[in-house]
Amino acid sequence: MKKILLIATGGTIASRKTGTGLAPGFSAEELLARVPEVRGLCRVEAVQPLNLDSTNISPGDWLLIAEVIEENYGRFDGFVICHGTDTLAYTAAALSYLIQNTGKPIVLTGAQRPIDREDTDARQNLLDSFSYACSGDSGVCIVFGGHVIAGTRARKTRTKSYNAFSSLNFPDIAELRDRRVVRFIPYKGAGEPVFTHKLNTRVALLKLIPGLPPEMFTSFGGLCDGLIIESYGVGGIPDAYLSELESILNAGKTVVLATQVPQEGSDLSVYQVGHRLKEREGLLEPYDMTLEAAVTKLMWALARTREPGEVRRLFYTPVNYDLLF
Ligand SMILES: NC(=O)C[C@H](N)C(=O)O
Repeated sequence: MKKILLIATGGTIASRKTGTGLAPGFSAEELLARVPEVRGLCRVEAVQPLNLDSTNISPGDWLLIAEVIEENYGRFDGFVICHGTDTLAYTAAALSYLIQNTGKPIVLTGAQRPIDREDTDARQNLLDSFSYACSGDSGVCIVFGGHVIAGTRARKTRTKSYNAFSSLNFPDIAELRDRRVVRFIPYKGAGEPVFTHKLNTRVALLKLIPGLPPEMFTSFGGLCDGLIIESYGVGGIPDAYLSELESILNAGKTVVLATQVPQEGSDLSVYQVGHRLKEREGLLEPYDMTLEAAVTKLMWALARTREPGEVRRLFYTPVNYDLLF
């Protein structure tokens, strides 16, 4: 039997009703007690490094989860992480960069309703996650609502429904049908895992709106080492911010010119508003990467280097299916 480690971090799945709304309350052992079928699938141990609503999860917590996996990597065949859904896509993307080349499944899951509710999706998601974790090699992924989504491709697209997550610009890796895994994307294989222990958190995401005052653009850019701009369509910068953008780049910061459109990604070469920036040192575009992946990949890359050529190389090296362009 495979040996799987359950890492509980909080979220709705582990929440109880309080007088002031839902808050994490169930322990990892209490979660497992509500899905006794798991013990028929694998040998399982549980740890609980955190117990947070995922609104409160931060990059330090991603590093902590990665550390728990690194410490236990040799002793287990796979990992199931219970996590709130609100920032689950960020955690899955971050873990994809922090733990690369893993052949052991690192599965993130959660629920839209607490595990003690009769109408909960938590039990099904947990059972699916353990079934997937026992089914063979895999990288970091999300198992939710029967879908298996690459850790770099997920977006929470529904706030209430059980099928809360979508895979953006990439097919689901697999599906679970009656706990049977139907794989669509064969796993590429892996060697020795590579763990990273640092992230540069001076990364920010600025969503453009028509008429945003240029000084807001400048002050935002001035505060970070890496600025991701959610622009429009296939990407471009309004004329009104060109000199502000130059100052930000001249200060040695990395700028990623992304798009607010969720599907199909950026292509700066199409319009003059983007083309004029395409070859500018320090300026990158995410192509078909998700914003969650672009944010966490930039944190990972800028923690390793600030040299523009090397940041570019790291950012454009595909990891866990994040980039196809
Ligand atoms: N469904 C959920 O898990 C939402 C919750 N607020 C969380 O992200 O922790």
